[in-house]
Amino acid sequence: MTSTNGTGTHGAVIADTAADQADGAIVELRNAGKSYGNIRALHGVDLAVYPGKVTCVLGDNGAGKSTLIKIVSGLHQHTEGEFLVDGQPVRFSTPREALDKGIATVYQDLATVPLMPVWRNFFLGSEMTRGSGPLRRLDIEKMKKTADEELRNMGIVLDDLEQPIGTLSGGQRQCVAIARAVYFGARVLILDEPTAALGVKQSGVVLKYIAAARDRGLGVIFITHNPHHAYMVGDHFSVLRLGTLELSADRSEVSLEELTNHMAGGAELAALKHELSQVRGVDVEELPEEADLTAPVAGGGEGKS
Ligand SMILES: Nc1ncnc2c1ncn2[C@@H]1O[C@H](COP(=O)(O)OP(=O)(O)OP(=O)(O)O)[C@@H](O)[C@H]1O
Repeated sequence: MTSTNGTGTHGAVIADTAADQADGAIVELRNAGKSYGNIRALHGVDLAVYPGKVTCVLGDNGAGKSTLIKIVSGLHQHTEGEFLVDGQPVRFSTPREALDKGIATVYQDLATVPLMPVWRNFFLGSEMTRGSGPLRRLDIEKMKKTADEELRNMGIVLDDLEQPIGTLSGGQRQCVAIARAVYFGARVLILDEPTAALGVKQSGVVLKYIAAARDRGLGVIFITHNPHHAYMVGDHFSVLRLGTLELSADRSEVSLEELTNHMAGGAELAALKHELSQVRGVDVEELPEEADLTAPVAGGGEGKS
């Protein structure tokens, strides 16, 4: 995770610049932060999203995950540091501007109309039409065919695209939303806790389509509380705590166990274990050992300046 566009030397040939960008991050935060009035929700965060890679952002409640994705998705503006897209500093005023740069966000409470068919939801707000002027009408057949093809391309097979989207499982709806973002040209896909409300099997299905989006060359930002889910698909892991990066490590630099320890809060959980051991009727043996929790983690400072 490094800065992307070489030395910044003037006069570089265009082909070199293009190659640099192709190899570089689509989205990058450098020492970025955000304050809401007096509240500093995010501070000193470095993050890079590469095509064909999954960047996982983990953190407990209040860690700053939502604030981070709101900056990247155009809902809020950063108040510190830099935000770059394709190596150029940006400051989005609306989510539409982020979308125009190919940054699409799939929120947990998916913006779908439950009683409308799957294919209709797939094109919601961007309907295909035929004819022009007063003869212009929805091209229903084309929308059905395209939705079917696109879902199949992602490996999503639904029995009937006429069924109301509300009848699909939560996992299936997440998958439709991912396929939809891919079809509408997303280059970066932000997934806001897509597995949070799902059981084991459905989470597995969603993880499969996160991998499918990655394999189609998208850069994915996967927000989650769950280190196990993150580790199944992640190429890079950024753990936030109280608004700052507590870990930024590539997959080769961190094990699942270490990632879990970071999420568990290491020393904090060890202290809690000690406290709980004083309480009658609480079995602290079920909690991990203190030594496991405080094990040093490779790459903990990576990405920080
Ligand atoms: N609009 C806001 N105004 C003031 N403070 C805010 C606002 N949004 C977030 N915060 C504060 O910023 C900090 C980070 O919040 P954020 O919602 O980004 O965390 P999170 O990691 O997404 O948490 P959760 O998983 O609970 O959604 C918190 O202390 C929160 O209270």
